[in-house]
Amino acid sequence: MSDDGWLFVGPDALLNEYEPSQSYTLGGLCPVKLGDSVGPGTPPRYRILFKLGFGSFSTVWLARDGVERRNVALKIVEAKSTAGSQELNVLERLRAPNSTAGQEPYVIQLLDSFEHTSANGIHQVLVTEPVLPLLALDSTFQRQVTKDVLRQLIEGLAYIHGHGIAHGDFYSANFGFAVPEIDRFEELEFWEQDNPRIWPVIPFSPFCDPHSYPPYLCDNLDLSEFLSRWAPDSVEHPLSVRIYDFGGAYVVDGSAPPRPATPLFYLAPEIVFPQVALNKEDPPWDQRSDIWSLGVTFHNLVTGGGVYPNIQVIHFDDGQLPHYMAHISGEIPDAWRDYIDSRPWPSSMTEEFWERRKALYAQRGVEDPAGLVRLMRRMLVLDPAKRPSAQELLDDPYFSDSAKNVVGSAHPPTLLPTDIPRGEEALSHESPQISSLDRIESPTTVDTVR
Ligand SMILES: Nc1ncnc2c1ncn2[C@@H]1O[C@H](COP(=O)(O)OP(=O)(O)OP(=O)(O)O)[C@@H](O)[C@H]1O
Repeated sequence: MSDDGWLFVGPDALLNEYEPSQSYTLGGLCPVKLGDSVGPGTPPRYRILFKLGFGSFSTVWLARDGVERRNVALKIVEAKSTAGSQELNVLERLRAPNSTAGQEPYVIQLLDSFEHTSANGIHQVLVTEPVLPLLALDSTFQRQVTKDVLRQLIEGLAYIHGHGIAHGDFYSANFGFAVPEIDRFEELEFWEQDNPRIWPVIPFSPFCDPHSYPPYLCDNLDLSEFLSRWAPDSVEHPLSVRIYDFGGAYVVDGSAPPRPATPLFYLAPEIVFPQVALNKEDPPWDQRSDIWSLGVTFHNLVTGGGVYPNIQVIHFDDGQLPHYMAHISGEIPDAWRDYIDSRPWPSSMTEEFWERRKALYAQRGVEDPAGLVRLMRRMLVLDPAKRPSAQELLDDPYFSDSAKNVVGSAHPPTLLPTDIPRGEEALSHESPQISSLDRIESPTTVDTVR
């Protein structure tokens, strides 16, 4: 059982596996039930079938579009984040007219949007295609994480940047794959094939508005499991990447960027250094910061761990991160020198570090480990002005034969990122505090080659 102070949820529901029930309050999440219809028209166009997930600002639902007769994802944003959200504006800019197979932008596509009023306020609803989140991959899908998938991620990022947008939360939890097979299932077939698990919500306090919270919370539909079971052929075609969650993105037009949403270990040095060394809360960042995050993410995708060496995550001191960054990039800018020298740091050689990384990639069965190391080192450069653009990265020799698997066929799928943070860990969306570190990487996922 769980007690959020105001509301009782349970029994047996596990904390962190569903959205916090105290978020169902004025200004908070939109209370919905399975089977509710929302959207324009009479009856309203979208009927809610299952929960797909939740984030810091929203719940996401699988819904049946009664007009187009297809299945869609509805991201229902909490009321207090609706007015200031740039996500709709960003997704509208990223709409690709008539994309066809082979010319896909690898970015989730907005199908519709509307506002929905609940007892908690006005909620923005973003209608997109449903995707299979990368972190939900089961071993069947994991086999297909290829060099081509890494290239698609860069292509997607080049598309985003080419539209004047910086993503700001570019890491494994925000990548998925297209699942066109989901449209094969009619509403009743979903219900017949998987039973949603629900947990009753009961108010403790007489001050709770009974219209503010739903009668129950739901488990997420495990799309990976569902498709492996009911549409096993969906693993037979090559995966097509979809980058999503543009809640932290902004149009780079000279206006002040929002506070970056990226978890600390994926944040770029131009954000981390001012924050930890100069106490500047909101340093500027842009597309080039996404390139650093991409470099860190590549390591995470092929190993499941974090790029920084020997980090004791539990007791990690944020102030030490510039040292790690200087270590892996092999440079200490003049502006950093006093700060780096002011703290003890058991430095070791950058070249040695990358040799060990190369050995780790080879151990994990990565194809062309030296090529991957060269590619990552181009991204993990401290000075953002010296980082290549996503477009330039596409010409890297690593991708000259991008149809091949990153992970060689001699190695079974268990060598793929089985220990990428999942569930609530992966959803952590806090400002970069030590608490978010704890959730992003368990100590066991860090550096396994010394
Ligand atoms: N189109 C989609 N198809 C399937 N699942 C989705 C889709 N969009 C989001 N999800 C699921 O819902 C979760 C929350 O979505 P999203 O990350 O966009 O929300 P958020 O409120 O901006 O949260 P945060 O920024 O904290 O991650 C995702 O981690 C994913 O599991």
